[in-house]
Amino acid sequence: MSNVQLIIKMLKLVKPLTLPMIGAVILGVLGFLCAIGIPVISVMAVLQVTGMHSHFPLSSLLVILLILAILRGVLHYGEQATNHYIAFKLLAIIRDHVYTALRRLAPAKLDGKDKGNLISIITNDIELLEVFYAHTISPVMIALLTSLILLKFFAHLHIYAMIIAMIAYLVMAIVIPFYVHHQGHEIGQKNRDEIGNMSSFLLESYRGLSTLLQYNAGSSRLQQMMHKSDEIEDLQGQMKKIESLQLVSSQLLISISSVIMFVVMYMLYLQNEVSVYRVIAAVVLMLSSFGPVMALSNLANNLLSTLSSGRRVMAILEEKELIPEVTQQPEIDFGNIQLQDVSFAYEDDDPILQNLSLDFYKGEITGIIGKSGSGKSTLLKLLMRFYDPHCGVIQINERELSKINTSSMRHMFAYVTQETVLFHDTIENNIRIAKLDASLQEIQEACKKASLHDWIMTLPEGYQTPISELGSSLSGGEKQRMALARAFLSQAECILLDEPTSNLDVLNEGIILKALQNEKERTIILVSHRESTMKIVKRVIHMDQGRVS
Ligand SMILES: Nc1ncnc2c1ncn2[C@@H]1O[C@H](COP(=O)(O)OP(=O)(O)OP(=O)(O)O)[C@@H](O)[C@H]1O
Repeated sequence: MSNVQLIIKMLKLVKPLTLPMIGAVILGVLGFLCAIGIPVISVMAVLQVTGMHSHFPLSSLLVILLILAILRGVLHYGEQATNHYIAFKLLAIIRDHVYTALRRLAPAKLDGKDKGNLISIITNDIELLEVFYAHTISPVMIALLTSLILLKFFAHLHIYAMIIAMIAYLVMAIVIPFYVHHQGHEIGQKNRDEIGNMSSFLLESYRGLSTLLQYNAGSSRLQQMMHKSDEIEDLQGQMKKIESLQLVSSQLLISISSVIMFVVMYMLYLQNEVSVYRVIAAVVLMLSSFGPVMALSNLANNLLSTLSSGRRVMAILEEKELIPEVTQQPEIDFGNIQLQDVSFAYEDDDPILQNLSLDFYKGEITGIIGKSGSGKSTLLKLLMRFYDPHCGVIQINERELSKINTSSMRHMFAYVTQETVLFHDTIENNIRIAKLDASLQEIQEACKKASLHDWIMTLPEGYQTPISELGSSLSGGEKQRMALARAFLSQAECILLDEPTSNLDVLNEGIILKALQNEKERTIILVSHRESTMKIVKRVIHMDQGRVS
């Protein structure tokens, strides 16, 4: 995506806030005109005192000066307040868009994604867009309008004055920023990427703290972190150098153009083409009128990081989901599941499932066994429609999965994966996720089936016991039983269980298997390596290298 395309896309987001944006621009233009008017009127007052210029009485000039000063403050405040109102409203809108996009992309497109980088986009990058919305759009408009008005003034003084001012403004507003952008574009992008990588690295280090300590790998990890930090420092140093270069060239431009303005106007004065008043007015106006275009020029530095952030945010917003949401299809009842000649591979990898044809019957418990990596979990993900098969079809009750409404599918299945995700909340609320309107009694029933209730009752706060982030305060077996309690509580007609008893002792496993056997109304598909778990299944499917053996 080119920068121009990116800016157009970012501008489109402002549409709902067009009116406040116009207000901010008007306030900004008037504010700058007041600011430029102050030195011009001051010089007129000085000329008045020295008797060189006597168009207006001194007292009137002083009153105008006072009014301009007050107005300048009020208008600047109004512009800033409006711009920030727009920016923060927009950030809320963009966050909403990003969360919607992430929901749309999950789980398939987020599976292999760098989580630290995603967090960096949601937090830092969106925050940085404030610069674009509060300090970029209206300054550009303000600079354009104010410069046009000023050029009209210069033209009134002399056409040459206008030409000099116009060239100076163009250099300040276009040539310098363009040069800065050209120099710093790649560095800005690299800086943002490196910061994203650093977030991932920190997150990963934090999660793997015990492993790092156990293998005494802390110091080498620290070395890597220092190395990354040095790289970021180096990039930021380069960005600062470019920023300084821009500052120096802007100041130089103001001085040189003012000198040129003086020389040209003085020569015109010598030829009796302009009065001394016009010479002074042109130079003062030239010196004091760079504010708006300079604000524009300064943007170039921030714009580098802002556009890099904008690009990363837009990439998420525009990423196409792997499985589009299905809506507005006629509803169907759950029934037998049928796979016909199904083949599947993750991206361009080797095929994981090959020409798989099999049936899962409604109300039956089917077991799947096979070597590690033979594609058992992948088959469950295909049944959940996290991915679509590359060839063949999967049907429920003779309807293709791709023609079943996504929300109905989510209600049909409960999927207990090998990893249980728990939230920073109470035990009760963590289980309630499976059925939001469940009564406490229903939750307790589910926990009894998952052999969890007795353990919960031993805790001082019982079902109200808080669980720390990611369930780190629970054992592997306790987490696994929490996941099973969710599945029991859910009203799903089909439960997919991926190694549901791998962390359980014989006693707990026995209680859970019995509870599963009693779920007569439900279809259960059970993946396990354990012989004991397979005792309850009616039919076993053996998988070997993506095929039924
Ligand atoms: N998101 C993914 N992207 C790419 N490859 C993947 C992904 N998930 C799994 N795989 C690969 O697909 C193959 C099958 O994995 P799968 O998890 O389905 O096997 P499994 O039979 O369930 O194994 P296990 O018994 O160890 O859980 C493995 O080689 C695995 O590395």
